[in-house]
Amino acid sequence: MTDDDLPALTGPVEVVGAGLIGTSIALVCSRLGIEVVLRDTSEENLRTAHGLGAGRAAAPDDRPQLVVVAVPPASVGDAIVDALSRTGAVVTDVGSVKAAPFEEVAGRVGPDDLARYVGSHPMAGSERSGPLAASAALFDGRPWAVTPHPYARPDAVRLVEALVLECGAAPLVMEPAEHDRAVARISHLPHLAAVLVAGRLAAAPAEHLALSGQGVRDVTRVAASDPELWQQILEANSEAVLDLLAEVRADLDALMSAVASDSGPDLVEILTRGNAGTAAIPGKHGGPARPTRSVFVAVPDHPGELARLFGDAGEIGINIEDVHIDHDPGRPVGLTELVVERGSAEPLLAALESRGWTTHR
Ligand SMILES: NC(=O)C1=CN([C@@H]2O[C@H](COP(=O)(O)OP(=O)(O)OC[C@H]3O[C@@H](n4cnc5c(N)ncnc54)[C@H](O)[C@@H]3O)[C@@H](O)[C@H]2O)C=CC1
Ligand SMILES: O=C(O)C(=O)Cc1ccc(O)cc1
Repeated sequence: MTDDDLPALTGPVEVVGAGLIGTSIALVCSRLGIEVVLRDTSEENLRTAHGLGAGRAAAPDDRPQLVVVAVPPASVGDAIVDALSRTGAVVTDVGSVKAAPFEEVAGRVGPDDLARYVGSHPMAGSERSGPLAASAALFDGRPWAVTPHPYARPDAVRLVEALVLECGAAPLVMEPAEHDRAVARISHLPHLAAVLVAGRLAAAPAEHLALSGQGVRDVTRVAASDPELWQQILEANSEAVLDLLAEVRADLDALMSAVASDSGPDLVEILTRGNAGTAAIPGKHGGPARPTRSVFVAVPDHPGELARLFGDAGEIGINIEDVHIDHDPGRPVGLTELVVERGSAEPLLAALESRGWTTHR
């Protein structure tokens, strides 16, 4: 299908739940000139989202073209049913699990209303919650699952795809149950692994934690997320998550045996499977993963220094794929990791050094 076949998203768009995801979608639509109306049980979040330019509070006589339900998972079913009965709009939700809300809605509304509902799920977010964490750039280049059920109206599916494209994301159409098995593996299990590792840090001695580098931060970032949100996500997808946890339990037993018996080949096999897993993750924009290398540069902790580094990389003609900054606890310097295509690393290092930057090889 080409973009030309998609119905135009003309609005108004109603966003129910003006938190991280809802406000981010509202910001995108508002900036495109689409009228956005907001609903939230929290007056404060509504005010904050309005203050950020995300839209105005909904009024009883609003007639939205599309309702986006972005409330916590346990409230998603109720909010979809409410939106279908209040409006004649196409209704989507952005909840992290898709089969349970569909089944709930299918059991509570008639066929004409059900046909207007199409679930979806942006694979973008953050460990932070609430409208202040929102960004119109959140979905740029990210996958966004669209999960039509067999009774969904094709024009409703296309309108949800149009929203995804307007948000700068890539729509991936899949069945709700397949989606739930996929996110158990690529989102819910990684989240739990991060939580288990981070849980070992909470009571660790300060002198151990002082050695923390980028590795432990990479592995544990998402463990800072809202526990209530994740309790609801995991409960809604418990079957698929439990299947994977059982596999991981067996892996953990094998790992412990390999470590305990000093069995080098067994340990190498387990570690090599990890290499294969990271290589299997698609690259940016869904393409194949391209080999990258990290270039480390010491950046003085002064205003404008990062901009100067990025400017120099741009002048050298090298695209930065990713960036991390680690702060030197003893000095006013940030160790900046620039992730670039593998072949660009040496030319970048040489050119930065010739411009006076201190690099770490
Ligand atoms: N946090 C993330 O990174 C991602 C979250 N999601 C899904 O998006 C949904 C929203 O998550 P976040 O934006 O992170 O949460 P959030 O906590 O930032 O926002 C939720 C908002 O919904 C409001 N709310 C709660 N119950 C409501 C109700 N019954 N009616 C109206 N408003 C209500 C809250 O006051 C809050 O403003 C969840 O279903 C989550 O599974 C999807 C992708 C990523
Ligand atoms: O912060 C991150 O990297 C995330 O992966 C956030 C996230 C949380 C929940 C989702 O359903 C989807 C994405």
